[in-house]
Amino acid sequence: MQDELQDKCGVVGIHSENESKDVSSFIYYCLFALQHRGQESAGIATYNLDKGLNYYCGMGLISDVFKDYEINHLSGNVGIGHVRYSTTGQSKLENSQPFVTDFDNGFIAMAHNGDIVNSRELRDELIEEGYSFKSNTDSEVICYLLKREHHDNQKDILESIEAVCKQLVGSYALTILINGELYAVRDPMGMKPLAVAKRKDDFVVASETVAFDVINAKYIRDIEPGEVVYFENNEINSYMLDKGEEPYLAHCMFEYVYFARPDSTIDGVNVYQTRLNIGEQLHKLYPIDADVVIPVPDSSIPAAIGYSRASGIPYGEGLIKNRYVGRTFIMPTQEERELAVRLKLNPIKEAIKGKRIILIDDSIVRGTTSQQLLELVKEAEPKEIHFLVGCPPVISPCFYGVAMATKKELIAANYSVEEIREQLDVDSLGYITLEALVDAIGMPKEDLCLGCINEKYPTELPEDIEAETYYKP
Ligand SMILES: O=P(O)(O)OC[C@H]1O[C@H](OP(=O)(O)OP(=O)(O)O)[C@H](O)[C@@H]1O
Ligand SMILES: NC(=O)CC[C@H](N)C(=O)O
Ligand code: SF4
Ligand SMILES: [Mg+2]
Repeated sequence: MQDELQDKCGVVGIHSENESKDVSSFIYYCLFALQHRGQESAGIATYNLDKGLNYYCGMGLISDVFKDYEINHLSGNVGIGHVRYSTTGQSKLENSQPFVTDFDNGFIAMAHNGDIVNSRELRDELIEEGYSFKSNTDSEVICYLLKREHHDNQKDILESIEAVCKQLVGSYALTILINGELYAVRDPMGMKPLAVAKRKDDFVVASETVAFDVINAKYIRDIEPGEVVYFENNEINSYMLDKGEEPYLAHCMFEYVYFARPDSTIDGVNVYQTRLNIGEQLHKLYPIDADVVIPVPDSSIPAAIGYSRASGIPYGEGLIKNRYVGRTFIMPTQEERELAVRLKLNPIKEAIKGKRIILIDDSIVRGTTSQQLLELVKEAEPKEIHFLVGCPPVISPCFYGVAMATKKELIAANYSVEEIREQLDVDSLGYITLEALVDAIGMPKEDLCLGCINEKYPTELPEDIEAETYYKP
């Protein structure tokens, strides 16, 4: 197990009623649209009546892993896909997904977005019972739990899924392929997004609605928290998991702040609109007199537009992003993240020199981006820098889990806002408040997970996860 937990992958599943159709290229395009959710490895598994399981996985971007040859060899009318950003288990081929193993005289393939916080104890239990693990991911644990319920405890697939979900603590959006049948499962708190769409004879399940747009599939609905969806007779079939006595929701606020693409809509809330609202809220909180509002591209562009519209201060591009560099936040090592910021962002000196700028970023997590970035911006000699942030101070790790690292590494867990302002050496620094963020998202506060900003986590956390992995002051 690695020291840090990280997370957020993209999952896809396609079921075509047309048995002679191959869905692999459609899965590929959907994964392409979800590349922002994971850049470390990618994989696709499909099922074909004659050939059974077809499967291919590799390290890197979807375009590096799959060429025509691989796609053409993945035949079948049902399949799943995954782009990975490692959370539990290192970034290596053995841990890439979909995870595949034998099941019920056939196979099971699973793509998982999320983090199972009690996976270590479940894994130990399974090892004691004789299961041997190929990877060290939490996703493999889910596969073997399903096997145990189905084989050993003689439950049917839906009952097995239900029994497994009862044992899982954490977050999971799953697409599962079992001997040619596609199941999609969303955890009972709805932490991770998952939605379903239709395209001609095909049902499509994906982490974000942008994946539907790219193949021209029509969004039908979000999969409900605690729902299993499967496809028979050209229909969406639904099975609601027993959620216990007091079900509650915990949609991850960070999807809206940073993670999801702005052109996605999650649980009825459009991400772009939320980010515009964040900009507007920042203006309410910090009505600064300045010459230009500049975003840190890409994810804070809508917030900067929102601030500019609310204030009347012109929006301007002051930083150019090299589009061939991926997301720095989700790169696996600190060294890579630091180098990548300079490689990725470059100031337009003429747009900044002598100006009073409001610089907006969606979040400060470790502080890597802001520290490197402000050095760059200062080289362009602005008159004043006012730095505004669209996420409240991140003071505690995510266990569900966005790769927020340990408490030691979270800048706001260790320094006050004034100390961070001094370190960044800016004229002012303002974070959005929790209340203003909740307003911007527009959902009831009780329906959101805000754990990393208020330390109120929606689940119990096993003792060892905190003691071993996370620093507690
Ligand atoms: O404080 P840090 O640990 O550096 O993390 C915060 C930064 O990481 C993200 O950007 P990223 O470069 O990942 O992606 P983006 O291009 O989509 O904004 C986010 O938008 C912040 O800029
Ligand atoms: N980012 C994710 O959701 C990753 C899923 C899983 N926990 C893994 O590490 O492979
Ligand atoms: S702790 Fe933060 S990043 Fe993690 S699921 Fe909750 S809101 Fe999202
Ligand atoms: Mg950024």
